[in-house]
Amino acid sequence: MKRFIDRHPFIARWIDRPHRSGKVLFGRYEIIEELGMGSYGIAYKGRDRDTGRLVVIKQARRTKGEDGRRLLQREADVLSRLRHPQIPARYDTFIEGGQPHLVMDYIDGQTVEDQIFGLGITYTEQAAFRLLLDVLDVVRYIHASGIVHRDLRIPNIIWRHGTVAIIDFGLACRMGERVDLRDDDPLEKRLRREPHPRSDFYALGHFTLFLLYSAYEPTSEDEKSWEEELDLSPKARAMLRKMLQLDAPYDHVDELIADVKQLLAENDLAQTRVL
Ligand SMILES: Nc1ncnc2c1ncn2[C@@H]1O[C@H](COP(=O)(O)OP(=O)(O)OP(=O)(O)O)[C@@H](O)[C@H]1O
Repeated sequence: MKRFIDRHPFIARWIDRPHRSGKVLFGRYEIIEELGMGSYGIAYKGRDRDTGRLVVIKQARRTKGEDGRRLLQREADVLSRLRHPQIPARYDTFIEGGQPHLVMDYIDGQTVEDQIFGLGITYTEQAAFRLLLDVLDVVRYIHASGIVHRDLRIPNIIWRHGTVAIIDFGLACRMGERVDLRDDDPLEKRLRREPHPRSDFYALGHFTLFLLYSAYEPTSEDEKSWEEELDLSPKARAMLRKMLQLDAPYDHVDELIADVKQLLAENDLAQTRVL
């Protein structure tokens, strides 16, 4: 059953006591605005007064107790193992008001979620798989560092100056790490949280379906599967089925990258034939 404060967000917010704009934390980090309250942390856009840099400051939520502090620490640990221009760099951690805070690079851009739902941008099959390839390039680095992200969703992929960046490493873990998953957890949760690259491919299968559905115009009210509704090439359908583990899944990011490249080349060729 949900805890009392989880059922009463106003009370939770009062206990969490988010910082106000203009407050300076740790004698250095000025809060500009709150970006959002996540499941375990509150994220703010801020400015590092020492360097002038824009940063994101994440504060563990008081209402989440030890879990909030543990997850913030986990995100800090994962970020410190990763150094990549398309992943926020970890700058600092500190305690303020008894709560741990994490400071990282502010990725100034637009999430894919904002693009689709806010700006109404649509993706053809080719555009969707091109974006997937860009994301996989960063995922390859994450996996090579022994990390699985486990939360690759449209709000966590940001477009910045024509390249993508991946944020929100709060659920990331080391490959093969013992994780808090039980056999009686729902299948969807087990597929998304497995400490294996497969779980990232599974999430990216859903990510790609989101992109493809952005251009979908329903023709009837009947409930159909994505395979019936979307007009996809046989290769795209076969790849999505492997990502979603409906068929034998991909085991390594390079296998998936090779397939995406082949699909893009085939589609380009088919397009030139038509012209
Ligand atoms: N490094 C970053 N650069 C720019 N914006 C960020 C960054 N990290 C987080 N954000 C933004 O801050 C907001 C809150 O993010 P956060 O990851 O704390 O929680 P969430 O994704 O909303 O929820 P949850 O933690 O439950 O997944 C989101 O709008 C996200 O886009």
